[in-house]
Amino acid sequence: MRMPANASYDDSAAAPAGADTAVVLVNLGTPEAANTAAVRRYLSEFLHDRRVVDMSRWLWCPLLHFAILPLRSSKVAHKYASVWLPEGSPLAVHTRRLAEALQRELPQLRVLHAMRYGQPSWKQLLPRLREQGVKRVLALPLYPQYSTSTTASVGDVLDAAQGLDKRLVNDYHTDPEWVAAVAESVRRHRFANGAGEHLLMSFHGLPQRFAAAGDPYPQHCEASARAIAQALDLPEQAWSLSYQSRFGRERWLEPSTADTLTALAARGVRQVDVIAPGFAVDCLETLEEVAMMLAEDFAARGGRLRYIPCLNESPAHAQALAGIVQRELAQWRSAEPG
Ligand SMILES: C=CC1=C(C)c2cc3[nH]c(cc4nc(cc5[nH]c(cc1n2)c(C)c5CCC(=O)O)C(CCC(=O)O)=C4C)c(C)c3C=C
Ligand SMILES: [Fe+2]
Ligand SMILES: [Fe+2]
Repeated sequence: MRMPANASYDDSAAAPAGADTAVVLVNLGTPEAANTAAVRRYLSEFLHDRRVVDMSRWLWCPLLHFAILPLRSSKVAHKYASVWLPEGSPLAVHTRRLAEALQRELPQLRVLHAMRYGQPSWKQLLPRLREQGVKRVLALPLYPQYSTSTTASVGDVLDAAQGLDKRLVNDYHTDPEWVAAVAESVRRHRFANGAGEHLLMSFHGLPQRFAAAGDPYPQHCEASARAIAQALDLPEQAWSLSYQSRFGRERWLEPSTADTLTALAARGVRQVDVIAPGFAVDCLETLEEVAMMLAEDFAARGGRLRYIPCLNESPAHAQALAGIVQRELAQWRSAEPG
C-alpha cells in the first residue's frame, strides 16, 4: 500500500508480528501541502513550542498571530512549492523512506517514523503504540547534534507518555559510522564531479542565547565538522563551518553561511562544495536556501556552489542508524535490573 507522504500511515502494517520494541525516527515536521493555509498551521504549531521560542506568551502570541503567521506563511509556501516532490514535502518523503530502509536493516524490530509537529504525529503515536501491545520505545530524533530546541522537545513528548518503557537517543554527532557515511558521500560527489576548492559544512543556526544558556549544539556542530574533515583528510584551510536558516531579529550563531560564502568568493574561491551535516534528510532549508538561493548568490559572485545532498535514505545512512539503535538497545538492556 502506498500512502500519501504526509498522511498518518498505518503503523501496524509493515511491522514484524510480535515485536514489542518500537524504534521511532522522529523528525521536525513539515507542512502537508505547499499552500498558505497548510504552512500557517505548521508554523503555528512549531512556533508555539516553548522549546523553540521561549519568550513570554503575552509578547510572543500577538507578534506570531498578527505579524509572523500572516506575513510569513504565503512567502514560505512559495518556497516549499519550489522544492515539493510528487509524493510531498522532501522532509516527509525522505524521512518515510529512511524509516523503511532502517526497517529492512532491523527486521526483528518495529521501525516507525513520526514528526514533532504535524503528521504523522509523535504525540499521537505513543498511546497508539501502547494500545497495540508495544512495551518499549526507543526514540531516535533525526538530529545528529543535540539541541534543547529540537532533541529536548522530542524528549518532552516522550517523557509525558505513560505505560511504556522509554529511551531517547540524545545525539550521534561523532558516531564513527555516521561520520564515515557523510565523508563517503563527499568523496563520491568529488569523484563524480571533481573536487571543489573548499568544503563548507553548513548547520542550521540557533539563537546565541540558547548556547549561552548551556545548549551544547555549537560544540556538537564543531565536533561533527572536525570529525568529517578528519575522515576526509582535509587540511584546515580546505574546509569551514557555518550556520544557516536564521529566523527573527536576535543574534544567531556565527558565522552565517551567507557571509562565509561571500568571504570565500572575495578570497577568490570559485568552486565550493556545501554539505549540511546537521540535517539527516533534505528539506526546505537545504534544497531551497542552500542548493537554490545561496547557489544563485554565489554564481552572481562568479563562483559555483555544488550542493552535496543529505544522507537521506541511502543504505549507508540506514546502516549507521541501525548501528546506533543496536548499541542503544544493548546499553538499555544492560542497565535493566536483574
Ligand atoms: C526560533 C526559531 C527556530 C529555531 C530555534 C530552530 C532550530 C532548529 N531547526 C532545525 C531544523 C529545521 N528547521 C526547519 C525549518 C524552520 N526552522 C524555523 C525556525 C527555527 N528553527 C522555521 C520558522 C522553519 C520553517 C521554515 C521557515 O519559516 O523559514 C527545517 C525544515 C522543515 C521542512 O519542512 O523542510 C528543519 C529540518 C534544527 C536542527 C534546529 C536547531 C539546531
Ligand atoms: Fe498563540
Ligand atoms: Fe529550524
